[in-house]
Amino acid sequence: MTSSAHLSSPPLVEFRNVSVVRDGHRLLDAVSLTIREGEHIAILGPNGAGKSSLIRAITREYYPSSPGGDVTFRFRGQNRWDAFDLRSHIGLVSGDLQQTFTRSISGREVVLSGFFSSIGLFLSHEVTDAMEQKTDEILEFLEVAHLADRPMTEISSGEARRLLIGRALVHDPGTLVLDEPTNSLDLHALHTFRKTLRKIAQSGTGIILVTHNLPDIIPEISRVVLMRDGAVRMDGEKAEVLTDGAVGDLFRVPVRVREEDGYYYATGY
Ligand SMILES: Nc1ncnc2c1ncn2[C@@H]1O[C@H](COP(=O)(O)OP(=O)(O)OP(=O)(O)O)[C@@H](O)[C@H]1O
Repeated sequence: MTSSAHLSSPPLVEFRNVSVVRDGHRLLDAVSLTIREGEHIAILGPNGAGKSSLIRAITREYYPSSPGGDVTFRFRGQNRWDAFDLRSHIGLVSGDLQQTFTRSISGREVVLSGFFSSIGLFLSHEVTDAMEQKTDEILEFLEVAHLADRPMTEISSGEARRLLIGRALVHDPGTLVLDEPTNSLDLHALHTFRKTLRKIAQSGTGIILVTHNLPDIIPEISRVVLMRDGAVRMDGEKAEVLTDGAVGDLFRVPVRVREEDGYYYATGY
């Protein structure tokens, strides 16, 4: 899709005044947020800010507590969407997902299982030549072909994370959603992960990155949304949002924010 088509098609996500209440807790508080198809955006906030809840609202696991009235809750211009719509437009990678891969599934099966939205393959799954070919292409693109036969239980967190990205890419989603993708990665794994993510962003796939780490925000991401207490506190151009004052207020700690080679770092806390 060309960038002009992106501008004329409805937004990927259009939320206005979306609140989510679960077990008496207000997880999202009148959130208004529009995300265009193919956009690269970071949702930054402290622990408990409501970032994962926002993703769960997008994936329709959570639903607004009082829909209707002045509440807008749309995905690609639709008020209703299902798992099938989601799957073809959004690829999701989260720590929750990684934890479900506890069996000894090979790297290739991890990616292939994306076609069936399953955790590994089962006898009932009919794997076609086209699926095999797509899986080869993805393993190659993500530079993880050497992991194809390695069991998921015997590889590092960073390697597993890249295979899960592969799993999320099988349907060629327009957007990849990553929830805290760098948790538990060491410096080398972080370096490789960033490289992979930049390659995906540059290939035209939109990135919605949820994080509490500033250096996770790859240079391709130009828009940053700050969240705290279930609400959007700031939303704008990265350089205007990632300031000492705004980041300090967000995390309630004095910080100095500096930029280096397109990455942002908070120091002095
Ligand atoms: N099902 C639930 N019922 C009640 N409270 C919940 C539920 N899910 C989350 N919460 C609470 O809602 C708040 C927001 O949680 P959420 O997981 O969305 O935050 P987060 O920004 O993703 O945090 P983190 O960075 O720690 O993962 C937290 O205080 C959490 O304890």
